[in-house]
Amino acid sequence: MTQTAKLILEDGTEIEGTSFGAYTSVAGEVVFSTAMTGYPENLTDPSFAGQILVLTTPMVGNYGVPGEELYESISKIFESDQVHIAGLVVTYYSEEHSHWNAAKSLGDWLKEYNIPGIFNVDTRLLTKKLREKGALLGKIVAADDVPFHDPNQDNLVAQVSPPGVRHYGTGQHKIVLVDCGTKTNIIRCFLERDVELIRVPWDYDFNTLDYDGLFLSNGPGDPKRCAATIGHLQTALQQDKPIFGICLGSQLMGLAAGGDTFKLKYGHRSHNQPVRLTGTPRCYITSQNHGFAVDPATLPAEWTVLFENLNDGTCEGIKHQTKPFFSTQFHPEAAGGPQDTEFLFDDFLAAVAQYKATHSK
Ligand SMILES: NC(=O)CC[C@H](N)C(=O)O
Repeated sequence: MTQTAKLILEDGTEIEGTSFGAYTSVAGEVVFSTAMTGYPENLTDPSFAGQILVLTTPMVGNYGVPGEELYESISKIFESDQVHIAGLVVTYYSEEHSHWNAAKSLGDWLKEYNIPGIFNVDTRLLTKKLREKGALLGKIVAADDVPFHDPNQDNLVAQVSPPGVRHYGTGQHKIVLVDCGTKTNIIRCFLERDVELIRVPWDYDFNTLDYDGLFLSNGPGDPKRCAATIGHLQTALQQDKPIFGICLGSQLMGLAAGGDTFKLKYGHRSHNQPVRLTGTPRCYITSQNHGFAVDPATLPAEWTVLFENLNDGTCEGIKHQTKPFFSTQFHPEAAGGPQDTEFLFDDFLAAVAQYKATHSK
């Protein structure tokens, strides 16, 4: 049986569509992604918490959703252990699916997590509106109405960061991963590289641990809500051990360094964002999912821009001038998207090896 649902935006726009997934109402921030594939990865990326995701690619669901497989006690397939988006908006939803590893339909998967989807919505027209007006608050309304809610007012990182300290791998470099909502491919990228990983919650004081390198993960919401992480990071920045941050992690490094972050008009969410490595003409095509960015004009003199977005000129990563601290606003771990910048994990571990060689205990 098909049921109608409505997408309602804070500017008064109302679009009627067809419900799929859970028949329930939800409010969030409406953002769009132009990625053409990768919904199993995107929907489980904790950075999407609180967001109603609009996909511009016209047909969604036709390759289904894979079954779960574990590797070192983490998912081999998904970017976390649950769907994190608040809701999904697509043009054409295909309940029928065909793929060698499909185990269920996208609609059934959303139902498992009680997340609503809506289709028969012109998502390209909707995206034009979001590009003009900026990301808007919105809601998917099934039977009952719900009030608008701005998820960026919440501490979403505290909601998605798992409690407890976990250890993975037996490699020679001891890396602390501060989990603000990490994508599992970051863990996989480290475990492929001779690392012992200590995964700690977002507010854990990692300065009490013995480690060789520090990593700050991606995560949802406004980075300024992560005061505890920023405080701990400020202590780490006084030392010389290598630090690498991705996306939210990059924003936290900018804030801890004394810089500022701001909200982009509608963010960058896609698999083909061009970034230029500072000081070179070299462009990399990157996977991105962020709504905030570091304002480079506010960074102290010892920090510089490492990558710049070639679409809008915004900061795509920062670097300390003398210490081994660097970050990317984009996702070198991909999942989904191009893997062209995965070498940055090697660069970080080379910095760790060099630090250890020059600071032998
Ligand atoms: N993927 C991320 O880490 C996103 C960071 C932050 N929540 C933003 O939207 O900018």
